[in-house]
Amino acid sequence: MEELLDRIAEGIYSQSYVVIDNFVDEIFRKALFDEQTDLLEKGKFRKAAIGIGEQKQIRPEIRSDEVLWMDADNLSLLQSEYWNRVEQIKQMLNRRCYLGLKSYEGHFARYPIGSFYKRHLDQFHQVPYREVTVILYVNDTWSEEDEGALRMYIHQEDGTERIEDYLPLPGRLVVFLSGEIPHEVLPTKKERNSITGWLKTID
Ligand SMILES: O=C(O)CCC(=O)C(=O)O
Ligand SMILES: [Fe+2]
Repeated sequence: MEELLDRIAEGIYSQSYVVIDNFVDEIFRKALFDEQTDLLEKGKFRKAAIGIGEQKQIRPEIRSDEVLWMDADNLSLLQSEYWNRVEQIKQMLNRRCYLGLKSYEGHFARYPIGSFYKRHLDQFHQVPYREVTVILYVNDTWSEEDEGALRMYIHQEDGTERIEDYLPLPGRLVVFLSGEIPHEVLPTKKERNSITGWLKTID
């Protein structure tokens, strides 16, 4: 784990994003996937919105996933184990990158077949406190033909953008600075399951 945490800090420090394969082992990933599937079957997921508060809107032409927010006061055993790991990432980023991260919020996300999330930034005027995005993919399998990649737009020194596509491979973790990396989820051909969250500079 220490070695993985070092790689996360190094990636964030040097290029504002990092992709870590096998961040969780198969047993843990599978347990998260099963829990997510169970919550889905119980009808607990809701269509994801964009914006917050008064500005909150369901805009299926922008994003068409469904989410279930985790409740910090009511975490399952498994969820709190995942939170612990995110807590370790937080501490490492504070120690090595001085980001002043204080808390975490996160949700399970499910992208039904054909769904997507158009290009956006996770940090914007309504949520300036979202500093670091942390995504874990929990599907059992994923292949090229399933599509549904996370596309990140990386700003280059010459003013252009470089595209980086990452498939939601089982156990893969993606971490990036929420205010620096525009990104999108390309349309998926298979149901796509993940846990997405944000490390915040407020409590
Ligand atoms: O699932 C992903 O790869 C990205 C999700 C995302 O961009 C978001 O929920 O803000
Ligand atoms: Fe996002």
